[in-house]
Amino acid sequence: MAGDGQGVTSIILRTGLMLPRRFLSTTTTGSSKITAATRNAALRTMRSKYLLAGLVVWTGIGTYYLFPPSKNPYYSILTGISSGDGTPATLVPSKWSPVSVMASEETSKDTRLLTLSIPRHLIPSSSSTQPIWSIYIKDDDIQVERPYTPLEGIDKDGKIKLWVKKYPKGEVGRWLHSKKPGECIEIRGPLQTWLHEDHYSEWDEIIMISGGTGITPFYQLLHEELIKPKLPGGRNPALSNTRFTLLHASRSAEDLPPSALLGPLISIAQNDPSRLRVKLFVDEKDSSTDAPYYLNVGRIDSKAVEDVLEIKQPTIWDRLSWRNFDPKGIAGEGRKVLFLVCGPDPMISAVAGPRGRNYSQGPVGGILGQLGFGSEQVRKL
Ligand SMILES: Cc1cc2nc3c(=O)[nH]c(=O)nc-3n(C[C@H](O)[C@H](O)[C@H](O)COP(=O)(O)OP(=O)(O)OC[C@H]3O[C@@H](n4cnc5c(N)ncnc54)[C@H](O)[C@@H]3O)c2cc1C
Repeated sequence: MAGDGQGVTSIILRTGLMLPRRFLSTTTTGSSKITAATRNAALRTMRSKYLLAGLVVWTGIGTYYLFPPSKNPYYSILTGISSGDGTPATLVPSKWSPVSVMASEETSKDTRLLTLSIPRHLIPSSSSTQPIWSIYIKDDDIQVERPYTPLEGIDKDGKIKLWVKKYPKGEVGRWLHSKKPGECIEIRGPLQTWLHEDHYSEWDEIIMISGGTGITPFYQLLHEELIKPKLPGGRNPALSNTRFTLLHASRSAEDLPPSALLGPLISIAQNDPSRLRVKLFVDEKDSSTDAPYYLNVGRIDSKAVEDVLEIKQPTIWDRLSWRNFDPKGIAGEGRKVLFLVCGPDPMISAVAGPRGRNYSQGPVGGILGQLGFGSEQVRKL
């Protein structure tokens, strides 16, 4: 018995299980004695503790397999990553995230409207997608990336729309045009194209001059400010009173942005010219197509800019009595005017002077330079 008792005691010591003091009796001889009753009670307790420990271990293993970290709704909140493989919790500029192509619609011989779908858990916060922002898309075949502009931001379901042009020898544009619905591509972002310190509400007038797919950043801004508030469930009307003017040029009527983009802009311009003016230019008018009446034929020149600035041309009388003549138009009425220019490099050079080294702004030249506008009022996107 004593041996048994010692055996139990040694098991208790080896396993580290602690028995309550009442299970250990002491005798008058001073040596430890364990009665049959107390030994049975100790064994029962030990068995139930083993059972409990086993239950805890198996529950843990079961939980891991049923709810792995990537499926645990709190995992990304706790760790900042969405799964055990280190995928970021939301879309971030520093990592590539997989998205799927939902639709690809031809809008002209070298442009397409693409719809991408971002998994819901990757949708970034609205504070990181203030206009104007872009994403990088990676051509997986040759590992080259290019920036593109989500036209309407990201909707609540994670949809992104892009208007993408392919160039005959261009890389990423051609690759994107070849992508079919259901295929997967990789993107990273959001990246700020136009910095927040220039927030548009601080300007009375913003005049946007674009060529080709250079309209995409301006469409994003106009969508956020003028179109989105009017959509069902849209936020309250715009906080700013900024008036926007869009001067857009395409090579021909066929190359103009699709009606999905131009339609809403023209409708707002017609209904509320105090918020938006739109002027479209084509190099030449194709007589075979039904070109809209508001199309101007020719390049965006200094006359076109002077017109929207409402700069007065001096009359003969003004010239004779030049002291009375104030040519400055809206810019001379104490209104803050900002120019944003986006398009092919030759167009940026003609309108605002060439960019500087390494995509820096460079000094303002071209039409805007001749009209006397400086770098504080001109941004080349
Ligand atoms: C912030 C930002 C947002 C943008 N958003 C959009 C957008 O929404 N939609 C859009 O369509 N574009 C957008 N762009 C432009 C886009 O990023 C790409 O620059 C454009 O699509 C061309 O890339 P690519 O790889 O197709 O062509 P690239 O390979 O870069 O080629 C560009 C030009 O070089 C010519 N070229 C290429 N290889 C040769 C060669 N071997 N010999 C001679 N010529 C050659 C091409 O013909 C073409 O004219 C954006 C750019 C920026 C900076």
